[in-house]
Parts: sequence; C-alpha cells; structure tokens
Amino acid sequence: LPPRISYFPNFITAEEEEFLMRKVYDAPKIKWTQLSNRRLQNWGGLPHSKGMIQEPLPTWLQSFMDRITESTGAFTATTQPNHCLVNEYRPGQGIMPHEDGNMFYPTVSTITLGSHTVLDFYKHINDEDCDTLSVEDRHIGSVLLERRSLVLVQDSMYKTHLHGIKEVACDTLSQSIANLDHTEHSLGDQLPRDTRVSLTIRHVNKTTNISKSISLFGKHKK
Ligand SMILES: O=C(O)CCC(=O)C(=O)O
Ligand SMILES: [Fe+2]
Repeated sequence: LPPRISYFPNFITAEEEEFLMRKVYDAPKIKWTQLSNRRLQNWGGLPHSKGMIQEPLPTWLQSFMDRITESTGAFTATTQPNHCLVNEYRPGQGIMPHEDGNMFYPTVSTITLGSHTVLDFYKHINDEDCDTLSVEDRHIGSVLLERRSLVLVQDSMYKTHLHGIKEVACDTLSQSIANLDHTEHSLGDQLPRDTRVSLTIRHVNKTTNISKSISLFGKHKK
C-alpha cells in the first residue's frame, strides 16, 4: 500500500480490551447515535467545520489516547489527539468507502475491540483515469485489523484514498491483505465477524469553547 499504514498487533492487552468494552457499554443510552448500518458515540465534542466545541475527555479514554501519542509519535505537540469516535458494528455491518476530510489532522488512529475486521482502501474517485472505474476496480488493498490492534492511517493513504468496511459477516483472507505476515492468520482463512467496537482517535484541527462559539454562531449581541 502507498504511504502510509502502520499496524500494531496487540497494542492493548486482553484485560484492557475488556475494560474499554465495559466503559463503552457503560455509557448512558443517550450517548449512542443509531445509524442505518452501525451505532456510534462521540467523545471530545462534535466535529464541525466552524470549530468543535470541546468537551472534556474521560480519563479512561485519555490514558489510551496518551499511549498512542507516546508510543507511536504519530501526533505532534500541537496536534495531540482530542477526539474519539466509537463505532459499533454487528456482523454484516460496515461503512461505505469515504474520506475523513480536512476537519482532522491527516492522521487517524484506530483501536479495534471485540472482533477483527478488514479495512479496504480505494483510489479516490477524483484520481485521473479513475472516474470510469467501478468501486471494486479502484480497490488497491486491505488491512486486517485484529482485535486489540492499533492501526495508523497517514499521509497519502489519508488524503488521497478512500477507506471502507464491507457489509459481510465473514472475511476470507486473500492476497490483498497487505499486513497478513504481521497477523496470526494465513491466506485463505475464513474469519467470521463478531461485534466489533472501534475507537477512532484523531486530532480535530479547529476547536472552540462554548463562549467563543456563541459569538461565532451570532447569538452573542452586545
Ligand atoms: O471502524 C473503523 O475502523 C473505521 C471508522 C471510520 O472510518 C470512520 O469513522 O471514519
Ligand atoms: Fe473514516
């Protein structure tokens, strides 16, 4: 795959995985947003092009975000992760190919809990010679995300490629899995999916606080 993807198997222990799962499922029901093909939780504020109104992150989450910063060097002093999106996928659920966009620093880090998945990468639809190709013809490779792993997607893989997860209940590992040698699995393995919870940890470029945002949205008249 083009630069760059970094894969860290067993980034967290089984106990830490259980701890994080418990924290996610202990969150109040109102914290969940139900989409047609998955559920999600937002931590740190709602990303918005005018600036994310920052909310304090719980310490259980902040400590894992700090570990990513300290152990990977993927974020700089001024681009510390400040946002976490929790996605829950049941077997057969996924996410359409998309780009994460310029609200975020061009690094995304994802911790996978509960089940593996396969993250697929595609050439961008705006690429020359690409506009006539089908989605499958634009597929350039995939990464197997095992439970407890961390993956970093940076640079051109972030900026000029799309990523997505197929809506299947079982993955058959093919040649297109770029990190197969760094996993516990082999070519041809069939891996049924269980419920997967992912923590997508990013730096939101533009942030604001509540008083700044009130004036930003024009409600603050003197
Ligand atoms: O669940 C994942 O690993 C990917 C989530 C994702 O791409 C997103 O929320 O933008
Ligand atoms: Fe994404």
